[in-house]
Amino acid sequence: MNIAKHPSFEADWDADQLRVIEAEADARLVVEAGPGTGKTAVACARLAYLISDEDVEPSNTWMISFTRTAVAEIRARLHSYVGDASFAIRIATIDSHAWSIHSGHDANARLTGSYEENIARVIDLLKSDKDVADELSQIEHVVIDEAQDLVGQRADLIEELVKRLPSDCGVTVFADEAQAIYGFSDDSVGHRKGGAAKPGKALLERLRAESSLGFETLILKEIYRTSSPGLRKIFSDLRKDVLDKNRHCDGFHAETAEKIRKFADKKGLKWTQMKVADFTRDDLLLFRTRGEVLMAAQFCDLPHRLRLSGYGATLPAWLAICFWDFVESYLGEGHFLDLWATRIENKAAPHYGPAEAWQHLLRVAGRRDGSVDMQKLRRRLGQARPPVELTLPEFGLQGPIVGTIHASKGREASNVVLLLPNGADFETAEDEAEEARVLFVGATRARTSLIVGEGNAFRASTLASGRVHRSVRNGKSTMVEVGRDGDITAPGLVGRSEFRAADAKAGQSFLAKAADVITTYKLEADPDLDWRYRIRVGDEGPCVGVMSRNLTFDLWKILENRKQRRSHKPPSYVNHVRGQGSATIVLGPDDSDLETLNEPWATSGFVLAPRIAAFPPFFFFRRK
Ligand SMILES: Nc1ncnc2c1ncn2[C@@H]1O[C@H](COP(=O)(O)OP(=O)(O)OP(=O)(O)O)[C@@H](O)[C@H]1O
Repeated sequence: MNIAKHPSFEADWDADQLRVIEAEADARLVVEAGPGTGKTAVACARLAYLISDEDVEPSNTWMISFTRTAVAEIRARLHSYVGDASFAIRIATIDSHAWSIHSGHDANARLTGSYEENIARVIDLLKSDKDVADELSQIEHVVIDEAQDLVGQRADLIEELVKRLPSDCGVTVFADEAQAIYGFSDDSVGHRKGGAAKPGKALLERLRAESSLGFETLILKEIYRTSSPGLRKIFSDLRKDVLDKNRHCDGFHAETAEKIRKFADKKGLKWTQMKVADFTRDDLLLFRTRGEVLMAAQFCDLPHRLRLSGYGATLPAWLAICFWDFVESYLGEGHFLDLWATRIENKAAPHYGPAEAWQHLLRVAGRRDGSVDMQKLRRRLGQARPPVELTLPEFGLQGPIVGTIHASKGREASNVVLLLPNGADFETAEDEAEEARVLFVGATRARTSLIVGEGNAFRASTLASGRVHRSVRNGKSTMVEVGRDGDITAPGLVGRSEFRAADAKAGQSFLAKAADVITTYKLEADPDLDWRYRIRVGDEGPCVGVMSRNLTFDLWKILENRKQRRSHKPPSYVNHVRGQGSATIVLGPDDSDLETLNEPWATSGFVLAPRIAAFPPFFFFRRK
């Protein structure tokens, strides 16, 4: 097959791209290129070429990317290139690759250690474990996307991996150093992750320095993302400035912001004057911090999607709507199609139909006889990282995407509205240069137009749990993030301590009806449940769940930080908690929470949950 002519490859690859795609299977390449030059597209085509033309076994190839959403997109693209062979390619984030090495070769592997401990253990296994060495000896090709972000322990891990690969195993690494934004989190501007020290040598530097690893550097020059003249100036001229260390002095961040304003299609917009209703599903509204995204989403009552770390892939509602009362061990196709026809069709239907849904189920938990093993399905879907083909890439319903620059790395949209942070203090020129690169990443997501607005200067705080909060109205109320991972769990939805079976059923029926619409909930503290908050539909409607203790714990933490733990209390009710449809929570057959649930959920393991990501005001009140 000639890759350049293959009908399912959407692009006419240029000569630089083809040099990468069709390089020898054992080549070790670092491909450096700016935004929109096709790095991710070429990364996928490279694997497709190796599989189709060089007889590389799909299961012996690894694709390492940075985020779960990028992984989902890459899988979809590879599927369009090589069909079902794409399911055999090991496409995952670095952390999931690390975890599969850890759990596959260490009998004592548990997810309990700190992140650092787990990675350190994987590095040890790479160095000394014979079984791991056997596994690595099978690998024929590794592709790494977004490699500019690999520093610290992740870089140690990849460096060790590359050193342990067989000498005839090819490696293709894609990177743009102008987009390196590893050090800062999206909590606040100029804030180094967890106060982290300097990141040390980045992976790229290490690969270049170690000549025995045999890497050659190739470059992609042509920009494909956009033909807009202003945007192309940002993609190329601004990139040169961002890469030029001599320019990284005091004021470089402001200078970068000014250049982006100059070349944008429109500027001067204030986000407080914007209505999300003015935008369509092709639009991406980008903010620098999580707090700003939560504020924008809280005040938007139209459907939108959220792109924010911590609100990743959810399982679609159709799973629980079909299987909440399914207690058999195996599911046949006919039965599934009946369930779909009676329960889904026009309600909570995903973008695919029943035939494709069935194929997904078979792929995840199919049996030889053509049925689906429900225990296996639950085990796979109940994992912290369920299979991407059954998860939803965005959190929310439809409409524009509201997100942080960090969570939008590697992605593109027709129209981007970039809300620039207005000023920040930086400790070092290096910190300032990194913040400038964050702006550069944000400005280069646009295909057609870039509108630049001014972000809000407000300060939000982040608790140790990651929950964002912000004092408003001169401290009279506090906006607190609600809906984080762990806020809503299966016992809080259908648990016996929380609900009688009939009430749980009423709540679940409501969530099935509201699976694809926006619902505004009210939280009500329940003294019989240790003041955990019940999630109610208005004043009269059913109770659809109870928030976990995590929220109440964090509310007390906020009071403690303000030295008000003795004088104040969390409120007894909270309004304006918006839910964007429903999602499914799955419990694996061995999950200890099952025994706390009402039937039939205790047996089925499929539960509906409101998809909440809100930033409502909490009025802490003074104790009498
Ligand atoms: N040869 C080509 N012809 C036409 N379109 C192309 C070609 N190569 C890439 N593209 C398209 O250009 C866009 C940008 O590609 P891609 O997202 O892979 O760039 P990237 O280098 O990974 O960008 P970033 O660094 O910003 O993540 C995509 O829509 C892709 O399909």
